[in-house]
Parts: sequence; C-alpha cells; structure tokens
Amino acid sequence: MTKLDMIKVFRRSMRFGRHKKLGSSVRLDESEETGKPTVGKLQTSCSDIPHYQQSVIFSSPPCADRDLSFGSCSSALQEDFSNTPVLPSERRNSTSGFEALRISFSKRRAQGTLKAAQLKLCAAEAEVERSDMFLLQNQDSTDMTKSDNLYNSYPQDSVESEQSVTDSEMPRASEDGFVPGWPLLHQTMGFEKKIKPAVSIIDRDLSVVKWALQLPKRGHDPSPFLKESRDEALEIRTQVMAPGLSLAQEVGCLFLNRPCTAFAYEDLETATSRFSQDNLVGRGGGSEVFRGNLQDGKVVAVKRLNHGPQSEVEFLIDIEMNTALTHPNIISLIGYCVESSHMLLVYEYLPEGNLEDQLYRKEGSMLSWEVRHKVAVGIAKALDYLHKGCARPAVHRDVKTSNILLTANFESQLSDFGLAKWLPTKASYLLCNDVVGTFGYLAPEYFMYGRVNEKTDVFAFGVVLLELITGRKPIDTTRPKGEENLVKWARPLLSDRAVNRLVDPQLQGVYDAGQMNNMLIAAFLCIQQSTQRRAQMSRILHILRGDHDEALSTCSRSDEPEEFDSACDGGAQDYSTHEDSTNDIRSHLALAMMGVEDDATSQCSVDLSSVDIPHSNKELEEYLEGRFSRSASFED
Ligand SMILES: Nc1ncnc2c1ncn2[C@@H]1O[C@H](COP(=O)(O)OP(=O)(O)OP(=O)(O)O)[C@@H](O)[C@H]1O
Repeated sequence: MTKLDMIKVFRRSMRFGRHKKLGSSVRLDESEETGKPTVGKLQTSCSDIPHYQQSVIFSSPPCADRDLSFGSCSSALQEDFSNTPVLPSERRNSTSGFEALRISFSKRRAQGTLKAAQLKLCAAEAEVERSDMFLLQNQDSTDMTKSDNLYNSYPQDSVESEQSVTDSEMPRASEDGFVPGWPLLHQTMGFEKKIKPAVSIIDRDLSVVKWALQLPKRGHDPSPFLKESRDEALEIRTQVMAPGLSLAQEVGCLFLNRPCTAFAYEDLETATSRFSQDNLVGRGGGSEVFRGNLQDGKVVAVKRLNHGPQSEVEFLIDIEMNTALTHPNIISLIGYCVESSHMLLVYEYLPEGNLEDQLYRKEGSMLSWEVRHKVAVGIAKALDYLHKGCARPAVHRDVKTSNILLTANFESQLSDFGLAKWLPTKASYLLCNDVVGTFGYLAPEYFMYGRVNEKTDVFAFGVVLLELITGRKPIDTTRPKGEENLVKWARPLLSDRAVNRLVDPQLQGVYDAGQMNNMLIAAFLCIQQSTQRRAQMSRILHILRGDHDEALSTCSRSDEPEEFDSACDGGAQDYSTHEDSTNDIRSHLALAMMGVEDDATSQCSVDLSSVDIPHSNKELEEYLEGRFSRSASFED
C-alpha cells in the first residue's frame, strides 16, 4: 500500500448533488499475504491529504439490513483512520429510489500518521454497489467467504505496482480544499449480475492501476480556473462573512439592493392557506411548491425548501441568480422569506405548470407542434441570454423539461436556478466536483470529468428538443430494449434521417416540416459528444428560427479551444466499454449512464462508429447541407 493508493481513491470522490446523485466508489483491497479483504494494514503519512469526501452509492431497492451496513461501514473506516474520527455519515434518499451514504473526513484530523485503509480503485466494470457494501460490511467479520469470492473474481493484475509513479504525478488539491471529482464509474450498476471479472479491463490488457494512472490529472490544472470553480455560495457568503450571522441576516445583507421582496412567513402561510395540499402544484427534489394569493391579489408560486445540506446554498444561489437575470423566458423571482428554520422563494405563478407534465400526461399530450416549437425557441432564447447576453454569463446546469414552466399562453420560462453557476471569466470551463443535474440530461464531459461550461446546457437542451420531437422521456424503462435511452436511440435515427420514426405519433403528422427539420438539426448539433462540435446556443437559436445560412456556418466553426475538447475525447477513450454491456441493463441509472457513455466514447466505440455521423466539421457541414437542400429533408 502506498500513499498513492490513497490519493487515487480520494481523487475519485465526488460530492452528491441533491437527489440526483452521482458518485464514485472504492473497494477495500486484499491483504498482500492472505488475499483477503483487509483494512488498516499499512501506515502512511498523509499530511498532504486534502479535505475530501468519499461517497458510496447503495443500490435500489435498499437492503433490509442496510442500517447494519451503514454502521459497519462507518466503523470500518473509523477503525482505519484510528486518529481520525469519521464525521457523521449522511444518508439520503433519492426520488429515483437510490440510496446513498456520504462519509466525510476532515483534512485537519487526517494529518499526521494514520492507518490507511487498503482502499483500492474499483474498476469501471466491477460490480460496485453490492460488493462494496458487502466488503465494507464484512471487515470485522471472520467469515470472509463471500468477500473472497468477490476478490477472487477481480483481475489478478489489478494490484500492479505503482512504483513507476512519482509523487510529482500525484494530484494536488485545489485551494478550497477539494480535489476535483473524477469520472463516474459508469459500469457499476449490475447489482443482480453474478460477479464477473472486469471484462473490458482484461480485454484491453489494462490493470486497474494502469487504467487509473492513465486518467487525466485533475489536480494539475492551472490555478485560475480552480479559483473560478469555487462554490458560488462560498463566493457569495464571503461577501458577508460576519461570524455568527444568521441566514436571515446574511440574506438581508447580500440582497439588500436586489429587486425582490422579503416576505413575512405569516403572509405566505396565509397566501397558501397554510400550505394546504389543495394548493400544492409541484414537488421537486428538495422542495414543495404551492400556489398562493397575496393580499394585493397577485397569484404566486411559493417554493418551500426542505432542509438539507445543500438547501441554504441553493437558496442563496437561486436568489443571487434570479435577481441578477431579467429575461421574458426566465422565471421572475418576486421575493423570499427566511424566518426561523423556514426558507421560501416566491415566484410568479405559471398556470400551465411544467413541460414534463404537459408532454407526458397519462391521457396523452395536448401540446401541438406549434406550441412545442414555441417552447423550444423560448428556452433557446433564455439560454442564449444566460450564456452570452447577461452582464455576467452563467450556466444553468439543470436544464430539463420539469424546469421549463409554461404561461397561460404556453410561453416557456426557464426555472430553478439553484444549481446555476457563474461562468469563469479567465477559463473556458469550470471544474465542478459536485456533479449535479439529472440523469438523461448530463453532458458527457460534465458527467465524466466535472467540466462545466455553457455547452453543458446545450447538451441538456438537445435532450429537451428530442423530447419535444419524439414525445419520449430521456430515460424510459418501459420502452423496448435499445430504446430506453433517448439520446442513444435517437442519434442513429437522426443520422439515418428516419424522421417518421422520430416524430411523436401523438402529433398525428401535423407539424411544419421546415420547423421539424430545423429542430432535428438543432437537436443533432446539441447532442454532439464533442463540445467543440456542439453548437453555441446562439446558433441553435438561429437554426430553430430557420436562419439557414447561420445554421450552416455553425458547422464550420470551432466553438472551443482544441485543448478542452481533445482532453475530453482522449480521456473518454479510457472509459469505452463493450457493446455487450448494453445487454444487461438493470437500472434507471445504468440506462442514464449508457447514454452518456455513448457520448463520451463515440469516437472509438463500436456502437457509434458504425453510424454515419460526420467526424469533421467539413463532413458535418456537407451532411447538413444535404439536408437543407430538401424541403422535408429528414424524411425517410
Ligand atoms: N412558478 C411556478 N409556477 C407554477 N408551478 C411551479 C412554479 N415553480 C415550480 N412549479 C412546479 O413545481 C415543480 C417543482 O419545482 P422546482 O423544479 O423549482 O423544484 P425543485 O425542488 O428545485 O425541483 P428539482 O430539483 O427536482 O428540479 C415544478 O416542476 C413545477 O411543476
């Protein structure tokens, strides 16, 4: 066990973001002598370990004995870090049924000599959730039989030496104490599968250690963007920073001159009839939204935030962003309320609710093509403004149909800015170790590398466009095999111009062929795996409006420095997996990852190489030109 082992494990840490969780996993390594899972075998000095967090995701459905497993997990780690009390572990339930545990350690306590767990990287193909939990559960147990089986199934070369790696290659923490997150190990969801060897690693003659060492080093990035990547809430809060200030006082100071009202809790309680269920209009991951009537007769939506570790941060960010942005396609924040433990946000009420509900009504969607097109153009405008048009460019990070609200006239407004971030001024992207967002909408470079810029939203918007076109959800487990992941299913169809298969049957063929054509092209350009070829929002907007010349020029321009893109693409190849892996999808999460994986590996995967997707800008231009030359050019 070397210091490097530990660092690598920690580098793989990711923070959770609300109910949409991503994480990485670790497993305990076998003892060098016995080959059995063990902890605390070696001593090492870890003075350079940054503040870090380690996450383990547990599968759904949760195990009956999960309490035991959580307890054991904590104590196993506690035992390892004998001088390092494990901070209270945190359990969270997600709306998608996944359950997660986060264990935090602090840098200060980790300094000095401590017993290191023999944590080893878990390869992408290892069956993580159950096996990790099991291993952690069984650390104190004398019965290692099942654990042995798990380990015996692990590739023997996975414990190859790291001698060739020097300290200089080790990652460095960012100033704010976090080592940026690492790619999600996206092939780890085969809970019900028999434990098998890490197939693709073996196939590629690559040990886990080698594989890990090939991953790009995130701690070596230049300092400007590490500074830029600081949490907005931290940034906002440092403006006040008076010790002992309550949230209410903080908010009062921070948003003193902002155009929004500080409401009294009592007034909002009255407005919503004491938050009666009759007034409940929506529920998010961390909130409930109620319709309310203010005393002046104004109808509002009152969002009551639940308490969670991120809720204060999101509350502050939401106010910060919303009060700084003014656009007809962005929801207006009217005010807020912070009183005792209550955190509420008051918005203009949008009577037609969210786009997701409108698209996927049980009785079928009533949204005409005209409305769908209008919605798309509206949100494209909002994002264009957010990315380039406002005083300080920002990225939303959670673009999805449930965050698109509709007015009485079916004008669309982008809502929910709790995860938004200001874009960096000195760097082309932010590095986020809190990969948040929603499965099915996550851009590959964000999902894999935590890299965020405006193209993150462009990808998600592309998924929204596909939903508008097809009437299909981003992840739909009720669909036949191969059709569960919308991006994966639609991409070859877009390439094959199979418009009849793509278009939502609920439209009954009633749509403007030109607009449809434009939307298909826009969607195609949005879901490009390469951020360089993924178009800017301004160009997507032109395409949706039918400015064809502008649309064509989209394809011959580069939007990003080559460095950003090539780094992504190159790294992504390390994560390529087998076509076979699509055969045994078990969970919603696996499906979501599958889509991203395709994006991330499209330049090398068997799956997509067989698809006629242009690989150069020139080819792409010709490809699109061919389509523009016909009126309904996407027709079969
Ligand atoms: N201004 C509004 N007018 C009408 N309905 C609203 C409004 N704001 C929110 N809602 C409804 O409440 C739902 C949840 O709101 P919102 O997405 O803001 O919550 P959230 O906790 O941030 O959710 P998530 O994190 O899952 O996106 C929306 O999908 C929508 O149906």
